[in-house]
Amino acid sequence: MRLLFIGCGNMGAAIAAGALRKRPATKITVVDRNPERARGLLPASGAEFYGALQDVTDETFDATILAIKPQQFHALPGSSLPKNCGTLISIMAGVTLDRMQVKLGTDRAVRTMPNLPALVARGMTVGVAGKAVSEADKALVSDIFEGSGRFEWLESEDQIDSVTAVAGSGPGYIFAFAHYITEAARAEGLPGDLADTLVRQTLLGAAELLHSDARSALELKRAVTSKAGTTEAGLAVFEAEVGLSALCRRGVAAARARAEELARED
Ligand SMILES: NC(=O)C1=CN([C@@H]2O[C@H](COP(=O)(O)OP(=O)(O)OC[C@H]3O[C@@H](n4cnc5c(N)ncnc54)[C@H](OP(=O)(O)O)[C@@H]3O)[C@@H](O)[C@H]2O)C=CC1
Ligand SMILES: O=C(O)[C@@H]1CCC=N1
Repeated sequence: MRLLFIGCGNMGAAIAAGALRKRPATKITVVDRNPERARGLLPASGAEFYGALQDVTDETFDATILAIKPQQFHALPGSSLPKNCGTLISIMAGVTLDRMQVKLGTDRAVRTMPNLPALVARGMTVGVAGKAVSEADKALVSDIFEGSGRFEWLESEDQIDSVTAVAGSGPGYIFAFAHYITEAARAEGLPGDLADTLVRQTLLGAAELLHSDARSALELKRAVTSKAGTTEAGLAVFEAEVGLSALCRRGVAAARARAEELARED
């Protein structure tokens, strides 16, 4: 498989590494404004790095992955893509299939939303296919993203902004939570290194349980929470009026609204 990455920062590099994991014979071509940074993020022997699209000599790819920021999409010259760029795959938040069609002139496009744990092959990606995407194209897209974690197709593009708000941005919420709990541990007087280890290992263990245990998150929460015990006392604060539940709803809704706004920005 031959893949062209336009933009190879945090996410582009993680997805390219995943594609290589799934199909080791994949030929990766990268165009990034900063090819040296891209090379550092994707130390794959055999990958080619360029600073501009016009320097790429190959004209035929099975897929082209747009891994630039949504705001950088406006400046991308639509006519600059190689002649046979294959299936277009966007990972950009808030850029609709319609906008890609208008700018790049093709319905052979897939809009996806991955997340940062793709870096450690624990990503969650969803995709929605444009009108001209074949079953073979879809199989290739699944393969690319399965190399960096799980992949699911969405029935409707309407859902992708909500998916972005939950799974695309989700790791950011978890990292913020980890940071604040670490600060709280330090405020209790625990040494910094120990606070850091306690939080990382607790999140890892909880994530592993969520992953491997058949119980729901709510059931697992109940398993930790002894009647009149310490967890109950802590949760009483987190879940107080306008607590964690309402904050989660408001945070996810704000992220979804921002994705909708990005879709309107031109
Ligand atoms: N980070 C995340 O957790 C997630 C991000 N996404 C989406 O992924 C996309 C990329 O994000 P991320 O990887 O974090 O961003 P990065 O900034 O790390 O990577 C983007 C790269 O593309 C380069 N670039 C910009 N314009 C061009 C161009 N015209 N030609 C070639 N290279 C270009 C940038 O160079 P320069 O820095 O010089 O501008 C940069 O190196 C975004 O659209 C985002 O919405 C989706 C899910 C999760
Ligand atoms: O914050 C963002 O806009 C991107 C999309 C999802 C995660 N990062």
